[in-house]
Amino acid sequence: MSDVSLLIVEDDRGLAEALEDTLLMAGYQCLMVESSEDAILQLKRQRFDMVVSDVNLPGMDGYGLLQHVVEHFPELPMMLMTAYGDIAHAVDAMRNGAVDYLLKPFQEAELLSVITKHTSHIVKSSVQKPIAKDPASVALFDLAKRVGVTDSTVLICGESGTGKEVLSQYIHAVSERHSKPFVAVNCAAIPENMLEAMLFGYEKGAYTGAVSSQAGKFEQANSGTLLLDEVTEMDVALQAKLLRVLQEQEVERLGGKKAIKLDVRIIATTNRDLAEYVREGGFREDLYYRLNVFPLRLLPIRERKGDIQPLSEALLLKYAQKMRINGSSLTPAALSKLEAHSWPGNVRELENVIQRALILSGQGRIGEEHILFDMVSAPQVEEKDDAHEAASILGKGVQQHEFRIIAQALVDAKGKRKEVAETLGISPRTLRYKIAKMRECGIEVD
Ligand SMILES: Nc1ncnc2c1ncn2[C@@H]1O[C@H](COP(=O)(O)OP(=O)(O)OP(=O)(O)O)[C@@H](O)[C@H]1O
Repeated sequence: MSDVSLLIVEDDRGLAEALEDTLLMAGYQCLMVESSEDAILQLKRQRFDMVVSDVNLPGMDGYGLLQHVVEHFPELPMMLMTAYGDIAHAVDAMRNGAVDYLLKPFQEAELLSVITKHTSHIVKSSVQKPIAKDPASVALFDLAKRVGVTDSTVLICGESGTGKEVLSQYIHAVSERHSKPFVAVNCAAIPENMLEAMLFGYEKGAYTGAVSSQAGKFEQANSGTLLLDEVTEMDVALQAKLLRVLQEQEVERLGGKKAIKLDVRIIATTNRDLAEYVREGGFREDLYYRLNVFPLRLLPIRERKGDIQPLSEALLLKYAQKMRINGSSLTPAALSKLEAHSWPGNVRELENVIQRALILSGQGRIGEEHILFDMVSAPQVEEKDDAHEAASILGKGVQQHEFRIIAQALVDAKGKRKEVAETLGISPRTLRYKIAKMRECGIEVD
């Protein structure tokens, strides 16, 4: 996802939704508003890279907004969308400072091409800055920056969801290879018998099903960076082959005869204690030393609590924009609840909790009651000696889990209850009952 953010002003909901889908698919972040007045409010609140506005709007029209932007945000490119036949006005708008215009109806490709034209410089120069506020994270990213500019192999260790891929991308982005490919392979997600072909490529006929030749990930990453995510999850035989490729810096496709020279920077990640895993015999020691040139360790977020607030706020903003919720905030009680949690799933879990909270609150203000954690972190039943209390806690945990599933299903189905009932395999009547229960518990269901 690029971090180019667009402000789209369109009062026709159908068109606004279509525009948003197109732009999100193309990787833009966008905030949709329906009037110039709302656009002006948002411009005060946050930074955008481009404004795309309809001309005919209720209240102040697109020309009025253009005037405002030219006056207050002279650096901000703004484009107008005008009705077919309105060309004279469009030309006028250009004279008054619009960078471009589109005549409706237009094709997706035209829209994307104009936006790219005015924002591509931002894409190229942007290094998505990971969030790091806790002193431990600041120090880690500082170190990552220093190792990033060298060509050293890096091994990143850290629990699941701590941001190992984010850190890898950062290392690539600050390196001299930043304009070259960054290719990631999740070694745990690919079936064992396919991983070898995927990494090294294959020639036509190398095995049944290889109907055409295919370059492997090493070749695809040539001159750039290859991320071997969860590198420990490949079998020992493949580890030996990987070691050979790394040592010789060349690769041979399966069924091929030609060695292909490689210039690839390797970043490997693991959520295991790798030294221990080597001792247990799960990972080759020689490969371990080859990868462990520069180790970086990402702490779990419970050990860098200073990141919780900025991460939560950034995630809140991200999902509020996606859900077209204007203005988002965390109450102090909600933040304390987030900071007190143990986060076994780390940032990925936090991301889920924030999305859920937004769904449950129905608007941007997140209170303590909207923060629901995953089941694994539900209160420890064993700690309670009173069996009745334990049962009640367990019951609450189950209920919370159920609420979460319903809330998520409602979002997935864009609020269509019939669809939700079908997906969950319950009757619409039961769903209505359960939603009423959620409301009783203070959960707002929009
Ligand atoms: N410092 C950060 N700033 C912003 N977002 C982050 C940061 N760290 C993690 N995230 C977000 O958290 C999620 C998990 O991060 P990532 O995939 O990098 O974790 P991981 O350690 O590679 O996980 P796994 O071990 O499960 O593969 C992603 O959506 C990522 O964007």
